[in-house]
Amino acid sequence: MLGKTRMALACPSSPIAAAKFVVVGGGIAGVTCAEQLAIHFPSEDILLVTASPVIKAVTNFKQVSKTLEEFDVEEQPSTILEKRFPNIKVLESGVRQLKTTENCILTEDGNQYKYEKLCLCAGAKPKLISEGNPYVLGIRDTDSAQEFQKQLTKAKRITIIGNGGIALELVYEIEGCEVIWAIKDKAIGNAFFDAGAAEFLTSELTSKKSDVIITCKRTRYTIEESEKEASAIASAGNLGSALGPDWHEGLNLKGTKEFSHKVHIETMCEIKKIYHQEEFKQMKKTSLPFPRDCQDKSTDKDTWPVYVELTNEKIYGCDFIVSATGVIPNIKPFLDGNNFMLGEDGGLKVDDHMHTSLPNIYAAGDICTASWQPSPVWQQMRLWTQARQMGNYAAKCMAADTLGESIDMDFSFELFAHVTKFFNFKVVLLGKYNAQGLGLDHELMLRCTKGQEYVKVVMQNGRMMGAILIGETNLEETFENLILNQMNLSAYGEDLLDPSIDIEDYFD
Ligand SMILES: Cc1cc2nc3c(=O)[nH]c(=O)nc-3n(C[C@H](O)[C@H](O)[C@H](O)COP(=O)(O)OP(=O)(O)OC[C@H]3O[C@@H](n4cnc5c(N)ncnc54)[C@H](O)[C@@H]3O)c2cc1C
Ligand SMILES: NC(=O)C1=CN([C@@H]2O[C@H](COP(=O)(O)OP(=O)(O)OC[C@H]3O[C@@H](n4cnc5c(N)ncnc54)[C@H](O)[C@@H]3O)[C@@H](O)[C@H]2O)C=CC1
Repeated sequence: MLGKTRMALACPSSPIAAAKFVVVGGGIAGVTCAEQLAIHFPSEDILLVTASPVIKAVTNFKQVSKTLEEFDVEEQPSTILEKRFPNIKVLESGVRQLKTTENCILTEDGNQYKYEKLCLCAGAKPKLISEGNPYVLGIRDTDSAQEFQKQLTKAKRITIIGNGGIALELVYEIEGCEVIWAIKDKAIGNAFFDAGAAEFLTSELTSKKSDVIITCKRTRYTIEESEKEASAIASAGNLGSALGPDWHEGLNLKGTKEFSHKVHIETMCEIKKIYHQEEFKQMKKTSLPFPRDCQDKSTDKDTWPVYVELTNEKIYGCDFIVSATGVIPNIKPFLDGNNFMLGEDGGLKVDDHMHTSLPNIYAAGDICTASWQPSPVWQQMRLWTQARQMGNYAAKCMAADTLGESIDMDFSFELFAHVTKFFNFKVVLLGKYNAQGLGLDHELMLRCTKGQEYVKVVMQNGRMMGAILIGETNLEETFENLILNQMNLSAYGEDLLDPSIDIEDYFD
């Protein structure tokens, strides 16, 4: 319960507490927003309401270049946040209703809290191909990751559906278990790169996993031993915070067998039907074994708990299915009676001040859909870095609105910049790295050394619009500057990617 009650407005039933600022969600967006508000308004109570008992804290934040950032992420008990910011009160309870007409939220524990300004940061949920099917798992928080690991230890074969971040990480990390990977596209990793980069990385799947751990500029995820237990109890029915970089490092992703990778990719197909074992037996259909080669037409002799029929008519049996098919913003608890404007992806639309369509309500992170006119080289992706940037900027906007000040768009929205790691390669994505929205009016320049690096730049009218850098290229800062300053590079032609030219010196 809050220590102070500042507002005299009446809500229908008691008990009612109030805070000038209320933030919903203990993920990166919510925690960053609450921290910023606490700094701006040290004498005000900031109420952080979250469904999970642990919160996500950004630590060791470092701005490595103008837009690329590096930080660690720690799951911490909420008391640590309250100790660091005595004016933040964390309430562990889910919000079950938002009454915008009365400026108050109702929580699962039956209390009501009034706000002057509210920021919704309740994240997103996995968009599963089949809801309520016990053989279809999604991965979002610590609980779901642990459930996945538990199932994997008993598995001989699994099917992964989806072609984005989670699928890419899983197919590389899983050992001792056959993986049938079904993707809608021609090439792997469509959410992050093009067919060329996919080909570069696919060869890594077939080669033995390297034991060498490369250091790279990317965020690191840690979870304290003591907190692992807390988070395991955490989300009995409740949604925990999304996992992030290196989430699989503490988990032993090993099946029942003694081999490294065994991944078979089925391209350009989706799931047509899922059959449970009994149903499948009655259908008198046959399934395929794990393909030894593409000519393999034999029939699987094994019996499986579940079978997937793909749209290319192939049927495979497996122990379970991972649906890594994206996320849907977690807006449901806030919709009843409220006419929010929603984006096509189902998020709460926010303007260039992170303000939703309803008065005094802001949103940040995975829950929101950026609906401002973006910089030509920025796009929203539901990522850890953007959750932090949005949470931070939302707090500044809330502060500016409260004080009647104006505020410029944060610089982090000038250029899309993401550093991550796939198949043990450092991957940097800048701007319109996949020529998103540029139509046919663009050129690509490539440089590739198999097993070492893949560099692609996207050019439009002589200007650099985006880049994909895989491996230790050391080009990110120079390319970041070239995209930001939109210098006309026509005169340099292919020299831009000439490995014998020190490009950094060139543009100094
Ligand atoms: C497996 C996995 C790997 C990932 N890897 C990366 C990566 O390598 N790099 C990267 O940049 N991003 C990665 N992401 C994405 C990244 O984790 C998310 O984009 C980011 O964490 C979103 O932060 P958020 O604060 O918006 O939401 P969340 O972290 O989902 O936090 C939402 C919070 O709201 C709370 N909540 C939900 N409903 C309610 C309610 N009704 N009332 C109160 N509280 C509520 C939850 O308990 C939680 O605390 C990954 C995601 C997953 C699932
Ligand atoms: N290293 C990183 O940066 C990582 C980021 N993430 C983030 O976590 C979130 C969740 O990850 P993902 O679930 O992998 O989402 P994603 O958005 O990265 O990818 C979803 C994939 O599923 C496919 N898909 C959607 N519906 C489908 C269907 N019905 N059948 C078959 N395929 C379908 C899409 O084409 C896409 O390839 C995303 O926001 C992602 O960006 C996740 C892991 C790693």
